[in-house]
Amino acid sequence: MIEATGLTKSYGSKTAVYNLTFRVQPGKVTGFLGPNGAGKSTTMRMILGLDAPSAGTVTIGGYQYRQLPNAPRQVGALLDANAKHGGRSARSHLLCLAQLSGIPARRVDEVLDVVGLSQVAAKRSKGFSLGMGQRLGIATALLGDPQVLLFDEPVNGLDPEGIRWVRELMRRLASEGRTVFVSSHLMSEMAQTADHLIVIGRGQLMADQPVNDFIEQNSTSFARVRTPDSEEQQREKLVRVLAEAGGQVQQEPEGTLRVVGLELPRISELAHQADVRLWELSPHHASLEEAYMRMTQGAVDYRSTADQRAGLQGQPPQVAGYGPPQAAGYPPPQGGFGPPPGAPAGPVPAGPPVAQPAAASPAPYRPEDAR
Ligand SMILES: Nc1ncnc2c1ncn2[C@@H]1O[C@H](COP(=O)(O)OP(=O)(O)OP(=O)(O)O)[C@@H](O)[C@H]1O
Repeated sequence: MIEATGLTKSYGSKTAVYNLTFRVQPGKVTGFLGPNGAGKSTTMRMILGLDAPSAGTVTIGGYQYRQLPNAPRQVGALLDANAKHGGRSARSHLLCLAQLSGIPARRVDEVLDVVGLSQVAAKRSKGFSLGMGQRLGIATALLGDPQVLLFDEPVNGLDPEGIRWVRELMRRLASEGRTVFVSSHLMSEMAQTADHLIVIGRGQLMADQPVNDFIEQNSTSFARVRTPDSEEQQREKLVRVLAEAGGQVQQEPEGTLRVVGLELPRISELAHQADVRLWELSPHHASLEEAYMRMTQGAVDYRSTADQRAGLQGQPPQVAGYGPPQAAGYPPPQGGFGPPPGAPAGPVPAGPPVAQPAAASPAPYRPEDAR
């Protein structure tokens, strides 16, 4: 089990991670989600002893990483698939790491097999595609047959077949009773892979709950309503009527209305009473990705803006009675949070616990490449 308590990391005046407390349980895939810059990699680096916390602690099986006896056999990690010695073959790369950690050489061929790189094991890794590099990184993490595994964005650059393979591998590792902690910024991917989710935004905890609970709490239903395109007054009349009846109405960019809080038959009845003709009245579910975006929208560091001159407007106009539904219980953090005044920045120890392999070519990986 991984256990973080009050985990905080500052780089000068920048607080990357603030007061994180969570547990990652064995036997489950735990998804670690957050927008770009949320602090996922920083947290993983602290778990692996690569960065020292400014405050708080994080342990694996009760030990800080650097105190773990024979750490490479207990913890495996894929942090950066680009850190590699490209002149070495996949097999020599893994053999070097195995020798450093006292892992028998036969384990190298086992993991090459698991990740589907046996046929290219003698090739220099600098000729590998992005996907092959990711597979080599995963092989590195598996080398010590560890009980605890951390993967930072493991599906980066993988094609759909590769993504499915990673998903199945994660699930299998968890079913063997291992602790599997996987970061991603894609909700849709995590919804299919993880049992449990830890969501952070701007370094702060926003959700820590089973995936099913997240889905249940965040899958809101809504109705899509369309009135004849040329009859704007009719649409405005309907918006008023629906809002008066307690509906939350949002005008969508394509001219349809998105209505929350009123059943379809009620909307139909209200439209009929107001003498408004409908072209469309259909039921919909907000996707999990939308719920996640809503939850983290106040915690996004890097946001594109609309080009006003090109007429590219970001947000649809809001109309009467509308308020976007909030994700239950997890309001996004406000800007300007910070650590306790005077919190010291800790020293940063050098040297990774497990050397990371890498990828080179941006060409997409195909399974045939490995044959
Ligand atoms: N060594 C560092 N020095 C200064 N700031 C840093 C350092 N490492 C990370 N940061 C900052 O801390 C914040 C969190 O970064 P981190 O890489 O942990 O986020 P992330 O969630 O992994 O993002 P991404 O999904 O883009 O990889 C970012 O604002 C980043 O710029």
